[in-house]
Amino acid sequence: MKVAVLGAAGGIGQALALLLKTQLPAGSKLSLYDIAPVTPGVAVDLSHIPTAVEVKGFCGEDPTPALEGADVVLISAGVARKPGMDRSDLFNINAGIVRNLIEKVAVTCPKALVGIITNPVNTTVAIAAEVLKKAGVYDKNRLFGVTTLDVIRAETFVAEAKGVDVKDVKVNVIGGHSGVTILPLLSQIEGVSFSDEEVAALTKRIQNAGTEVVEAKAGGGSATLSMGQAAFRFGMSLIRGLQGEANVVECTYVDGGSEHATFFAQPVLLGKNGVEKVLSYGDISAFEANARDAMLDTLKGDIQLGVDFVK
Ligand SMILES: NC(=O)c1ccc[n+]([C@@H]2O[C@H](COP(=O)([O-])OP(=O)(O)OC[C@H]3O[C@@H](n4cnc5c(N)ncnc54)[C@H](O)[C@@H]3O)[C@@H](O)[C@H]2O)c1
Ligand SMILES: O=C(O)C[C@H](O)C(=O)O
Repeated sequence: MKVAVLGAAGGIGQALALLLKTQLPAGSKLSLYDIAPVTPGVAVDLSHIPTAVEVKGFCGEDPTPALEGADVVLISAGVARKPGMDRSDLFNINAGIVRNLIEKVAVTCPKALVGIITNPVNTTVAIAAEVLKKAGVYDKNRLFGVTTLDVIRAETFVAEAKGVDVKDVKVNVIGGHSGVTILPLLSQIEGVSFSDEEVAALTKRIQNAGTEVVEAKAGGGSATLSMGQAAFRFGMSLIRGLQGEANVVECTYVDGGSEHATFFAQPVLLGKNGVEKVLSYGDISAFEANARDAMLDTLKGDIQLGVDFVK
C-alpha cells in the first residue's frame, strides 16, 4: 500500500505523516510531497522511527515522483484561515493549488483514492472532480472530501456534554464542511437525549469549531493536530476498505447521487474500489430536516463555484 500526502510539510501534513509512519500496515510506503524545501528532511526525520513503513520526501514544483504508484492520496496543500476569514476566503489561493495537484494525479495515479482536506472542501472537491473529468479519468467512487474532523468533534463534544465515554458515541455528520453546511445528526445518537436548547447550542458549536480553533490560535493557523488525527482515521478507513475489510463506514463528502446536491457528506461504505455504497443517513428530526433544507442553497453555490473555476 502506498500513501501520498501532498502538503506534507504543513501543520496537518506533518501530524498526519507521523501517524501514518507509526501506524500504517507493515510493508507500506509513505510518500511526502510539499513545495517547501524542508520536506525531504521531514521524511528523513520520520525515517528514524522504527516501523516497517518506508518513507520518502519530495519537494519542488512537481509532485509526480511522490504520486507514482500511489493507492491513496491525501491532499492538505494550501493556505489556512486566520481570524476574521471564512473558509471561502481561501478559494482564491487554494482553488489553483488543488487544480494543479489533481492534474498531476490524473496523469500519474488516476486509480488512486483521493481525499481532499484543503479548504474550502465544499468547492475544492468539485474542482478536483472537474479536473479529473477533463482528463477523462473521473471515477466518482474514488474522490472524497474529508469531513471526519466534524465527526470527531461532534463525538467529543457530545461525550463531554453528556458525561459518557466517547468511545460509545457515534455521530453522523451530513452536508458539507463549512458553517451551516455542517449538520450533526444528534437526534440519532443512542443512549443520550437532548433538550431543544442543547441541540441548538451543540449544533452551533460543532459548526463553529473550526473558528474556535482559528481564534484560539490567534493568527497562527487553524486545526492541525485534530485534523491530522481525523485525516489519519479517514485514510486508514480507505486503506481498510481497499484491503477488503467489511463494514468500513465513514461520513464523507462524495458525488454519491444524493437527492440534495451533487456532492453531499453522508455515511459511505468503503471497499476495494473506494465508495462501495452510499448509505442512507436515516431518520432525522424536524430541526435537522429544516437545517438540511436551509443549507442547500449555500452548498450548491459552493459546488458551482468549483465547477465554474475549471470550466
Ligand atoms: N477538511 C478539514 O476538515 C480541514 C481541517 C483543517 C484544515 N483544513 C485545510 O487544510 C489546509 C492546510 O492546512 P494546514 O494547517 O496544514 O496549513 P499549513 O500552512 O500548515 O500547511 C500547508 C502546506 O501546504 C504547502 N503548499 C502550499 N502550496 C502547495 C503546493 N502547490 N503544493 C504542495 N504543497 C503546497 C505549504 O508549503 C504548507 O507546508 C488549509 O486549506 C486548511 O483550511 C481542512
Ligand atoms: O476552520 C478551518 O478553517 C479549518 C478546518 O476546516 C476546521 O474545520 O477546523
